[in-house]
Amino acid sequence: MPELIPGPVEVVGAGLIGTSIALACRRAGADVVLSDTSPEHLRTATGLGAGRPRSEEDRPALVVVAVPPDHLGGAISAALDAAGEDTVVTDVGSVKAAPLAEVASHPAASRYVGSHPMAGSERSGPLAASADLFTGRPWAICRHDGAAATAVRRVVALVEACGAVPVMLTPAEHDKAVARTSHVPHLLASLVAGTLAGAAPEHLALTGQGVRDVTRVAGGDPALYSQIISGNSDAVAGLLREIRNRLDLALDAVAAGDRAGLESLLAHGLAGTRAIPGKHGGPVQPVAAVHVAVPDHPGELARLFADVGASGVNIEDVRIDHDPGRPVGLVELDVAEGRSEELHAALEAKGWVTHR
Ligand SMILES: NC(=O)C1=CN([C@@H]2O[C@H](COP(=O)(O)OP(=O)(O)OC[C@H]3O[C@@H](n4cnc5c(N)ncnc54)[C@H](O)[C@@H]3O)[C@@H](O)[C@H]2O)C=CC1
Ligand SMILES: O=C(O)C(=O)Cc1ccc(O)cc1
Repeated sequence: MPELIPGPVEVVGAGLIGTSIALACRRAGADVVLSDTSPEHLRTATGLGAGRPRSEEDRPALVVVAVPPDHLGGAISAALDAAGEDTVVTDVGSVKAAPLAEVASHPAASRYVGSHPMAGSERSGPLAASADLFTGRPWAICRHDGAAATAVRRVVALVEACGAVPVMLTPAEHDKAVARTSHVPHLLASLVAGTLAGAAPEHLALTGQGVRDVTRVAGGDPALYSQIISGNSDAVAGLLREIRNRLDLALDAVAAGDRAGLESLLAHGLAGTRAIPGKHGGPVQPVAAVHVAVPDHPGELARLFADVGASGVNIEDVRIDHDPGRPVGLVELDVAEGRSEELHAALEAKGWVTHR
């Protein structure tokens, strides 16, 4: 563990994020202690090797609060109350201004620095945790004006111990950013997914990868996301108003058969997809898709990946779709644009059926 964390790390809330942080800190060599209002989650996280239950005698150097958003302010205050003079407290909640407002007047607020790892999943609880969850991912650190420099350095050390990349932002900037990159996309994914609930099975039989891509995050826990979105209501409402205006334009364009209007809305969306940073935060690399039919048998995917590896072409991304009528998967491999023909040829030579 980095010297900047001179003692045990306590994780309050041993769910998906808390247990993942605990596992990553254990792997980095830290002594980790855990607390949770759910005895079952505490038992599970301990059983996974994430740490030991916190005892009265423990004096953590760093407390990481990883509880649901509505409970962040109370849990951060309780950690500051219980903390020794040298203890630093951070939280990993998805919104940053609201918990800060709750603890800003605490006498020990200089030892609190909020943070937010930009990694997670649709699943909750310790069984979904992984020590690798944060590897290479951005992790916002949101210092407030009164935060001590030593406290900020200790939170940076936590982020680095978890293999993530620290990104410094004010709490207000952070909340505006995540409204755009996380909270509004989640809400819109849920609205689209809602149109599928109760739809006719013969319509749902035509489900392809596109609708899966657009709706994936809507599989998250509604109780958690309702807390997250209402904790960032100003920034989310502002963006929703912008989208409502575009939705009105889209409705008018569709109803009037206004091709040019529709094309302009779709072009604006295309520009948005190009604004998303590429892998590892770099510019987006142009990719081409190579589609491969893969029999639905054990070991076939491993064989395909081994053949791609032997061809020397790097896989930038991968998606798997299923043929509804046959026991065959359709694997879409994204590779650098200039290498797709080479991969087609290499795979066909090994007997794979590929499509352009
Ligand atoms: N789920 C995700 O993908 C991400 C979530 N976050 C944030 O991390 C925090 C935790 O989220 P998850 O790990 O997904 O939730 P989770 O539901 O998996 O875990 C939350 C844990 O906190 C415990 N808990 C609840 N109230 C408590 C209290 N007062 N004291 C101690 N323990 C308490 C629960 O028993 C549970 O084990 C949330 O604030 C969320 O906004 C941040 C990044 C990603
Ligand atoms: O599942 C995904 O793609 C995510 O983006 C996960 C996520 C969920 C909530 C957060 O506050 C941060 C990250």
